[in-house]
Amino acid sequence: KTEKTHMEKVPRVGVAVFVLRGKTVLLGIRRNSIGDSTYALPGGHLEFGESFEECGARELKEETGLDIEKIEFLTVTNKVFKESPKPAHYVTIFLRAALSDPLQDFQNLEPDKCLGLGWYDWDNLPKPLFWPLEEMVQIGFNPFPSQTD
Ligand SMILES: CC(C)CCOP(=O)(O)OP(=O)(O)O
Ligand SMILES: [Mg+2]
Ligand SMILES: [Mg+2]
Ligand SMILES: [Mg+2]
Repeated sequence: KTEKTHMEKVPRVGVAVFVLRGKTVLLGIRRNSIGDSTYALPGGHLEFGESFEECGARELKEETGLDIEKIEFLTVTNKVFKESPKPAHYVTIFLRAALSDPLQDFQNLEPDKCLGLGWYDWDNLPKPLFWPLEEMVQIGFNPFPSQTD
């Protein structure tokens, strides 16, 4: 009886961070990983024992050097993305972060994973967007604080 060995496919948890400046949002062009050459929010995989907020702050610091003073939960999605080279199942936590210094500039600290960062008008986003962000845009998600926030 031949043992059927197969890669165990498990859902993974990603944390994506909205950093807003006026009506613009910070996006980077992903490279060499899932979603290659697409525009994505900074963020990454939840590591063992981390809170959502700790992960968001860590990934933002690692990838952009930005320091944040406040980070809050916005929403979560759970989706199997079939279109990626191999199907990926991600629970994605979306957070919103306020910069300690609103004028602090980002640095692209992981040029091997990100072609470049930039501020993009939410009402005129570049394409193609990384699939978790694309899905949020398609359902009309609004990441900006409402007056009551
Ligand atoms: C796919 C995504 C929702 C979660 C993983 O993000 P990522 O590839 O940016 O991960 P890292 O920043 O941790 O390398
Ligand atoms: Mg990262
Ligand atoms: Mg990342
Ligand atoms: Mg990571």
